[in-house]
Amino acid sequence: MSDSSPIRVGIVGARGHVGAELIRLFATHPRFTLAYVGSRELAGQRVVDHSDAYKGDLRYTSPTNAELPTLGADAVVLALPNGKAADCVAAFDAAGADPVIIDLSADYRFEDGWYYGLPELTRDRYAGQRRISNPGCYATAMQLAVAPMRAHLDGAVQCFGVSGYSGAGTTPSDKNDPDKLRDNLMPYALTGHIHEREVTRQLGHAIEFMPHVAPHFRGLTITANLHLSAPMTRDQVVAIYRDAYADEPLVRVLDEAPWVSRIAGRHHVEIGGFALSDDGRRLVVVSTEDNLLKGAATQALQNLNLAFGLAETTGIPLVAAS
Ligand SMILES: NC(=O)C1=CN([C@@H]2O[C@H](COP(=O)(O)OP(=O)(O)OC[C@H]3O[C@@H](n4cnc5c(N)ncnc54)[C@H](OP(=O)(O)O)[C@@H]3O)[C@@H](O)[C@H]2O)C=CC1
Ligand SMILES: CC(=O)N[C@@H](CCC(=O)OP(=O)(O)O)C(=O)O
Repeated sequence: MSDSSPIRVGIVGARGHVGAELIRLFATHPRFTLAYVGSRELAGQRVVDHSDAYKGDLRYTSPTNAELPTLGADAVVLALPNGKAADCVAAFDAAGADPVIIDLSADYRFEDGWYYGLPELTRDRYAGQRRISNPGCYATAMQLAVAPMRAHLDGAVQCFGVSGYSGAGTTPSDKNDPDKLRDNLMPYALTGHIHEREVTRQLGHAIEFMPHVAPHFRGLTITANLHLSAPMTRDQVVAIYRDAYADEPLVRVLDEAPWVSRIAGRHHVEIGGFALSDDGRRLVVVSTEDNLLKGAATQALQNLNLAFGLAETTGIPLVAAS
């Protein structure tokens, strides 16, 4: 493949909130080009009628799993609900096809054979794997908020999470019903959320996670409560975060606590606040991200860029820090 040849990508689950963001990113990417976009509900319809970013002639199709390997994509992004990826993966295995597969769901995040792609924390472990599991949206914000302090923790970290309702996907439920969310904050899965296990496993440190969903559409906030093994000053803490993320274009360390209203539509994570108790033994850190972007589609693109030897932020529109 020459340096400028197109890399063909297929999206399975392209009608969803994440699928729509993936189409937008691939539409303007210098190397990736859409080979197919799969949706049962939109099959036959033109992508241009659903995406203001896409300019070509492609229409949504609804291939069976068995047909997927015959469509000839170099990479396949699975943006399906949880529990649906395995049948697609099995179809590629059965056909002896080995495209790069990125799964956005929770299905392979605990599989040792798959690379867990949270680039800022795991890219050193990338060694050409062709099966990549994309982290959960809350799990991304929690890990980036806690990881720099891993060596200084004493006991479990508590994370209070609030997500916009796009996090709950398009299948109707209380968690994406604007009427039930109006003037409301809806707690759910207060113990044992899958992202609690995901972060605990990845950080090798206990995390206690309490998620909520709110009336806004996109963007999530994590407020993390960290007990420290020895007293620290705020300056020490801020220096640790600034040092950890100094070379990371998709992580911005702020002095103040970030607001979710400022992160919607942006591709990076913001981390700030850094409030210390009077005894210097308890630290509260706040992180925000757009759940559909750094929490899903943008991170998938970072992982795809890495897998194809491109600069990790290729095709990711970064806005300068204000
Ligand atoms: N939303 C978010 O903030 C985040 C989501 N994720 C994960 O990304 C994945 C996609 O999320 P999201 O876009 O929000 O989900 P949506 O519910 O918005 O979209 C799901 C997609 O899958 C297709 N689909 C639904 N049911 C089935 C089925 N039974 N078989 C085959 N296709 C099906 C739908 O298209 P059609 O019915 O037309 O075929 C649609 O394109 C999920 O696994 C989610 O957990 C990860 C991080 C953040
Ligand atoms: C508000 C809301 O419902 N959010 C989803 C998380 C979205 C996400 O990252 O989901 P996966 O781990 O399934 O990929 C949830 O809590 O299940």
